[in-house]
Amino acid sequence: MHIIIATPECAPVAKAGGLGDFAHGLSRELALQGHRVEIVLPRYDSLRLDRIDGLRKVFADLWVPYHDGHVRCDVEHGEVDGISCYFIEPHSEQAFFRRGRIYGEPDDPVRFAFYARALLEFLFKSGRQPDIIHCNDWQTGLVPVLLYEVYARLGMDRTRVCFTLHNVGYQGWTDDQVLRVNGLDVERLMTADRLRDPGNPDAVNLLKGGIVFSNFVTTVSPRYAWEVQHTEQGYGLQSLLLQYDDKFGGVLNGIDGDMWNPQTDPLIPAPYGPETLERKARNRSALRERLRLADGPKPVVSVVSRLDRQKGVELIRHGIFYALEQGCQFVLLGSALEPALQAEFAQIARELETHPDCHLELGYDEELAHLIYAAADMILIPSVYEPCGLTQMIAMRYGCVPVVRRVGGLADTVFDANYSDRPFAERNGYVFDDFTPAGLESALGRAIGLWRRHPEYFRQLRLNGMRADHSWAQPAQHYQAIYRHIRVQRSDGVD
Ligand SMILES: Nc1ncnc2c1ncn2[C@@H]1O[C@H](COP(=O)(O)OP(=O)(O)O[C@H]2O[C@H](CO)[C@@H](O)[C@H](O)[C@H]2O)[C@@H](O)[C@H]1O
Repeated sequence: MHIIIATPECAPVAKAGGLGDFAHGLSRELALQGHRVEIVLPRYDSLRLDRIDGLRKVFADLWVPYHDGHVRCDVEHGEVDGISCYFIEPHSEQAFFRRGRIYGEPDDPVRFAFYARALLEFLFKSGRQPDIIHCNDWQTGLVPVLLYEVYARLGMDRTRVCFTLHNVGYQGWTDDQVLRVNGLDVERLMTADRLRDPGNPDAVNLLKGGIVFSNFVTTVSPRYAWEVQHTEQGYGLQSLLLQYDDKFGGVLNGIDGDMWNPQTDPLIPAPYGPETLERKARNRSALRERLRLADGPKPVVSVVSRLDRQKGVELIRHGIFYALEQGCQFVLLGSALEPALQAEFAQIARELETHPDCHLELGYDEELAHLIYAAADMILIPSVYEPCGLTQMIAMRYGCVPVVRRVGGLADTVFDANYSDRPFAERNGYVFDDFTPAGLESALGRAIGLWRRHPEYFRQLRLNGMRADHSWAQPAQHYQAIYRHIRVQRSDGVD
């Protein structure tokens, strides 16, 4: 099959969080399983050019219809870990993708709506008629709308769209001007059954457009699929998602086994595996040295996260002080978009600056993230909601035990050491329910207690996590089944 991945992120060249890992991991696995896969991204000025092979301009003067005229774009091509990637660069006054960062600009909906339009114009003008466009999150919400409303009539009528929701908390709300400037019929589309936001009749909801116009919609874990249909985690889209139940389902994400492999990871000083777990201690020493933490027999509790309300920042804050009180070390690597959260954590970092057992690193740092997974004994993930969550899966691969709140994909992947009904070999962490300090302490306290009093049992939990299969092989099969289900059959029978 010919599959286009439409995504605002792809690790490691343009990554703000888990969506970057998803696009990279799924694309690589689909290509390995024999498909023609192409990723199309905006050409951000913040792209990590050092991770792209053979970058060159392949399409000059792509004139993309916009407002009453056109925006001239260039398209570059390069390979990222062997995956074929196209990067679209508009030359316009707004400098849509020359902002020094991927997200967080006041005109984000306008920037990404243009990306959707430019992507389709590129496919059309370059003569591509893929079997599937796999879209991701609100940034690509206009892709299926434009395909159906504009490009199908121009002949792109055999392409089908699979749309994955990575976070229903962000829906791309904006005004109807965004439809007009991208050549769409406002009267026709601003209706309750199409793109009008259910909560605000004046707003366009780009994510809703993606859901309504796609042939199939997935989200990134079965538990989150249920939550967005039946709880306030649907952020106003519950009834829409129930209405489209027959084209909706959850597919648990994988993680890339090459990028996240403690046995071969070039970013950690002492690679190790289940048979050489004792070498983890060398990574712990390296982390302590790098962050100027004291040496000694204390467990390292960690957080690697975007600092966002979704991630349970109040409980992360509580976790820092609780872990220190319990005689642990605490390391946080956190990136915040919201200025208030950035300021709040910067303040805590200042308070604890000279503490020998604590370090808060604010910002995004790929290499430090790898070292933390390799060094830490526990990772804390007290999310308010979590569509899938990759950090618990990565941590487990590195023998770091997750302590998580039982929501979304965390509930589907972490099984409590004491209370799970699974066989012992499948228990791999600690789980709590209540979004309260007491809830968090009930799980983190048990984890610390086990580390201290029953190290052999704690080691077994680490091994259980390391041996679990979280590869992309199965999820990619699942997506292929969805693609086959929605695609237009070819008369020559070639898959
Ligand atoms: N400060 C920092 N520095 C370096 N690396 C950092 C970092 N903060 C986070 N990361 C890395 O970014 C990734 C984050 O994964 P998450 O599952 O937490 O994704 P996120 O919530 O962004 O994405 C959404 O999409 C993903 C993919 O579908 C879902 O798993 C998730 O639930 C949903 O919220 C991990 O690879 C982590 O190591």
